[in-house]
Amino acid sequence: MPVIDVKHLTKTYTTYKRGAGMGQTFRSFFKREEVSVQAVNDISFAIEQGEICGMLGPNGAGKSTTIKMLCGALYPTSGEISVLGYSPARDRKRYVGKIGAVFGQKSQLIWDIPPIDSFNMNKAIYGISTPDFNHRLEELAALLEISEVIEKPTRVLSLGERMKCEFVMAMLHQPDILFLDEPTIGLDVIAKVKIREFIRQMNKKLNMTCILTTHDLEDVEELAHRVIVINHGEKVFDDSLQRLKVFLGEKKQVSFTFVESVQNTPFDNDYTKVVERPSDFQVTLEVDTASISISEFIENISRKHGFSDISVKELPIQQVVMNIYESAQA
Ligand SMILES: Nc1ncnc2c1ncn2[C@@H]1O[C@H](COP(=O)(O)OP(=O)(O)OP(=O)(O)O)[C@@H](O)[C@H]1O
Repeated sequence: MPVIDVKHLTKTYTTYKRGAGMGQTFRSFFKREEVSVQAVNDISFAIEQGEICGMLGPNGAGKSTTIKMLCGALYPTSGEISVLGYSPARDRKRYVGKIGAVFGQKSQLIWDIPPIDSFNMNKAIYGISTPDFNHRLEELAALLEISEVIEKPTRVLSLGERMKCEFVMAMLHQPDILFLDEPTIGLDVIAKVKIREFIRQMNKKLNMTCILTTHDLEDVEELAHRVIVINHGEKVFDDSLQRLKVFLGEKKQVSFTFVESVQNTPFDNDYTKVVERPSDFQVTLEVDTASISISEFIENISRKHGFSDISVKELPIQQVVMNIYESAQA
């Protein structure tokens, strides 16, 4: 039986247009124009215990709205959600002890006090026994390498340190399900690697189910067994990571900053396409890695042009969504 079962989930937000300027704002006090936003439109899926499911989609696709409904923070407009047999928004009091959540854009730690005090607050809220609390805290802090950090005020922590503490906060009561909304946003490569490793370990050790929304395809590649892609509130893909890779294609985007102007240099050929030229010295190229390895490609370029900076990225998620649409129409 799935631990998460979502059927025909829909969320429509209703807001009111205020208009621009004093006049329209004043008028809006008397006559408000209603605006509806269909954020989630008839989404269904089921997730088994122990799965890590990545949820991808461009900005405004409806990922956070879906996660908020799964956490019980928002009531759906229609449709059904069952998580561990609970209806998240209706059974919120009994349900919250079963789940943990980490939101990359919203802290659960109290800003002016050290994380250890916030952890103790969760100890009281969730009724965690002192031996369990001490043992879990020691283990989690050691895994994330933050034992030194948890006694400093939260406001002085680096983003990476704070995010690691957010994970401890979410894990101390050992939830069955962990909801992660962009947990690696803004983090450097080292912190991302550490946090991904932590999620993998928790998933393995506790058979914990995870739902993860992200813009970072690397998060999904490193963690997810299964991927759901949402666009304009609708589910456009729900399959394994292997199947998603077909749509990712064997392509990468490589951006160079050259030491001399390449304004008139043509880079297009059978396996390279110019994506953009932000300046005379900079160019972003799409490289078909089925035809040439990235290292060979970089070597070829460096033989002709000196460069001072380079970055290699996956295709942006918008491109992946486009590839999914194109294949559906083919
Ligand atoms: N409280 C709200 N009131 C009105 N509209 C909202 C509200 N929250 C979200 N929306 C709208 O719903 C749509 C989906 O937003 P949501 O935050 O779920 O997308 P997302 O996929 O998480 O986007 P992002 O990747 O940019 O965080 C957007 O059009 C957004 O403007």
